[in-house]
Amino acid sequence: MFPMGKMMNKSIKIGVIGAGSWGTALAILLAKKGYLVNLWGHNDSHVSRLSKDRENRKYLPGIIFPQSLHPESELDPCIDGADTVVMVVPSHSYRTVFQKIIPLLSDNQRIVTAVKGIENDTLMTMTQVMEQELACFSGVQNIGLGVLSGPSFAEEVAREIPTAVTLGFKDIEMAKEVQKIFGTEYFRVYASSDMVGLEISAALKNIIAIATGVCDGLGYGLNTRAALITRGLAEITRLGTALKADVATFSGLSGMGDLILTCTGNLSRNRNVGLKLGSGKSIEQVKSEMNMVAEGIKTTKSVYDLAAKMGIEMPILEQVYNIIYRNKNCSEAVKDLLNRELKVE
Ligand SMILES: NC(=O)c1ccc[n+]([C@@H]2O[C@H](COP(=O)([O-])OP(=O)(O)OC[C@H]3O[C@@H](n4cnc5c(N)ncnc54)[C@H](O)[C@@H]3O)[C@@H](O)[C@H]2O)c1
Ligand SMILES: O=P(O)(O)OC[C@H](O)CO
Repeated sequence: MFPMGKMMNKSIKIGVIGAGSWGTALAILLAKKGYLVNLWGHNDSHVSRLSKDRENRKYLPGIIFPQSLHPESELDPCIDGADTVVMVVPSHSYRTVFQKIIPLLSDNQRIVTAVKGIENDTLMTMTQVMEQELACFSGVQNIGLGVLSGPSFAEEVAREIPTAVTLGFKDIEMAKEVQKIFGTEYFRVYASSDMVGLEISAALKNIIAIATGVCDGLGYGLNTRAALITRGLAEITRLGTALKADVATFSGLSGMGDLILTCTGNLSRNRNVGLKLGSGKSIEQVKSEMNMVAEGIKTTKSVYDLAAKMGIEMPILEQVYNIIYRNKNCSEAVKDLLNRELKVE
C-alpha cells in the first residue's frame, strides 16, 4: 500500500468549483495526490491568469500548481466523469452555480461542499440547498452529498502546514471512503455522519469570530476573547442541537476547533471584519476594503432570522446583528451583552 499522499491516482478525476483561496488550496492538495483536477472559476480573465501563471497570484501567491491541475472556465469538463465534485463558491452564489451543475451530473457522483455559510432567503445549509435542487430534477440518481469542515486556513493548507478537518456524509461508510480521497500526510481527515452539526458549526463560528474581532478592535483583553469563544460555543450548540445535530460535534474540529482558529487567527477574514468594526469603521467601509468573502456578514442575517423563527436565545449573535445591520455602536453592544439579566451557566 502507498502511504497517504503518495498514492498513484491518475485515473481519478475531481472537479473543484470555485477558484478563490479555499477552492484553489483544495485543488492544489488534490492534484498533488496525483488526481486529475479541474478547477472552475466564474471569472474568465481570472481563469486565464491561473492558466498562464500556473499559480493563483490573487489568493495564494507563490504556490505553484501541480501539473495535473487544470483551470477551467466551463463547468462541463469539471463535472463530466468526475469521481467527486467539490463545491467552494461563496454561499450567496451557491444555489445559482449548483443549478447549472445539476444537468451535467451522472448517477452515483459525490458532491462535497466546503462552504461555511447559510443561505439568506431560505435559511438553509448548503447540503439542504443541494437536496432541494436535486429533488426538482429527475434526471440523475444516487448523488452522495458531503461536507468538509474544520479549522483550515487556505494559505496554511497550501503551504502543507499540518491540519485536521472533518468530512461528513449521512452514510458514514461513504464518509470513510471519501476521507481517503482528501487525506494526505499533512491533511488529516476525520469522518462523521452529523451533517447538520458540521454545517451549523462551520457557518456560525464566523459570527463569533466577528464578535471576537470587535472586542479586540475595541482594545479589550484576553479575558473578553475567552468569554466570547466559550459563550459563543454555547450559542452555536443551543441552535445546533435544536436542529437535531449531535452535541459531540460542537466540541470537535468543526465546532471548538474552527471557533478557536477563526476567533484567534489573524488570517481570518471574519475576525478582520470584527477588528475593523471595533476600531471604528462602518460596515460599508469594511466591505468596500475587502477583496475576499467573509461569510459571517451575510450568515449573521440568516442566523438572526433562524434563531427568531426557532425561538433560540443567541445574545452574541444578536449584538453582532445590531452592529452590522442596525449600525449599533460596538461599545454599546458589548455593554448590553454584559448587562443582561444574570444567568446560571
Ligand atoms: N479561505 C479559507 O481559508 C477557507 C477555509 C475553509 C472554508 N472556506 C469557505 O470557502 C468558501 C469560499 O471562500 P474562499 O475563501 O475561497 O473565498 P475567496 O474570497 O478567496 O474567493 C471567493 C471566490 O468566489 C468567487 N465568486 C464570487 N462571486 C461568485 C459567483 N457569483 N459565482 C461563482 N463564484 C463567485 C470569486 O471569484 C472568488 O474566486 C466560503 O464559504 C468560506 O467560508 C474558506
Ligand atoms: O477567513 P475566514 O474567517 O473565512 O475563515 C477561514 C476558515 O473557515 C477557517 O477554518
